[in-house]
Amino acid sequence: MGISPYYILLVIPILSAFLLLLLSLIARPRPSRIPLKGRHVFITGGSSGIGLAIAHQAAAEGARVSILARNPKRLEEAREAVRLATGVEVNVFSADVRDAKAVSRAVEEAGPIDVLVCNQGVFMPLELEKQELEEVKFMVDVNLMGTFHLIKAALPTMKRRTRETGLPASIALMSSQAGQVGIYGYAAYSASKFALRGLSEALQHEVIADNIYVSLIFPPDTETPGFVEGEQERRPELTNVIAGSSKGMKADDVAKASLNGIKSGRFIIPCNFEGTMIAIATCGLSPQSSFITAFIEVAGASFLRLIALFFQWNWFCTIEKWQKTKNSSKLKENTY
Ligand SMILES: NC(=O)C1=CN([C@@H]2O[C@H](COP(=O)(O)OP(=O)(O)OC[C@H]3O[C@@H](n4cnc5c(N)ncnc54)[C@H](OP(=O)(O)O)[C@@H]3O)[C@@H](O)[C@H]2O)C=CC1
Ligand SMILES: CCCCCCCCCCCCCCCC(=O)[C@@H](N)CO
Repeated sequence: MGISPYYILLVIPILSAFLLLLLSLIARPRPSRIPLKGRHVFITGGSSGIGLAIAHQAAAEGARVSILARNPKRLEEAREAVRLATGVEVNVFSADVRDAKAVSRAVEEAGPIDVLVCNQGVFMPLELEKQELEEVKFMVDVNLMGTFHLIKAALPTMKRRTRETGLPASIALMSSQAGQVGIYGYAAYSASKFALRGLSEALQHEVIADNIYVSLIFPPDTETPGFVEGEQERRPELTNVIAGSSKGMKADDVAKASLNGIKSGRFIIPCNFEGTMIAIATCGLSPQSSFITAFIEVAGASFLRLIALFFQWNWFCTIEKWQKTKNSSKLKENTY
């Protein structure tokens, strides 16, 4: 007497149900809701692009908003723009995140923070061999050290505030898809953004007992002043081609995905479809509060590894072709 082969069809749903149940018990940190209304949201790089879009949306949701950047004129323009759109008066702070003292002065003046968004960032794509060490250091100083300065300055009062209010708080760091996968032209930038992941994972362990949730945001190419006016022209052609594997976004949409993720206390926040795929392929040992996403990671990781290998195959072929045409044009130059 054999078992009917139809029983096999039951095995998959039963195992899935067990796995879902198990993951719902073990997923950590536990899911949370982080309200924005009436709370203090402090956004660095809030005078332009993604940061400004986050400032607009946080203000529209009834938050008290502070923004920090270097250029006072752009800060004033941002304040005016948010006032016109939402009626909310944003507090502005002019400081360079590389200056730890200036950062802690601004944070102190701004008052206790509920949601800290470390979004400031600089990007100067170039092959490492051609890139001056000054530029490498500049990116690491602004993107990584600046973030350390901000967290160190804000954390003590953030902790006190969560104790007093009983409400969860958030520290969100703006990484990039170039902080999940290293690609041509981004050696220094990627290093500065990958580093934020180590920082966030360790920090989440350290602050969970204080009811603080850490979020790490991974946008693709985004239409912002920094990208359109600064980066696009100087980017090596190969960087353009490879980064084109992930569809570009508008700053408003990145801001919306970021705030939604922050409000649900998500650790990893992807922004577009490709971003969601990359997040599953690179989930590693990161915290995961959503048991459904954890389920998708467990079920999808090996398949996405395969897809990722196809992407790498395609990128290496593109690089190889590119080098060949470059070499043959050099050869021609030499013969004539
Ligand atoms: N645009 C894109 O394609 C993507 C961007 N990102 C990341 O998103 C973040 C925002 O990028 P985006 O909106 O494009 O950038 P923008 O260049 O448009 O804006 C950058 C903001 O950061 C501020 N800033 C830069 N350097 C410093 C500093 N040393 N101290 C204080 N503030 C500083 C700028 O103001 P000021 O110059 O006046 O100081 C400005 O407000 C960055 O971290 C970037 O790496 C991630 C993925 C894609
Ligand atoms: C498993 C499936 C994989 C799917 C696709 C992988 C695509 C990777 C593309 C990487 C794009 C990097 C953009 C950097 C944006 C940025 O930070 C700059 N604009 C500077 O601001």
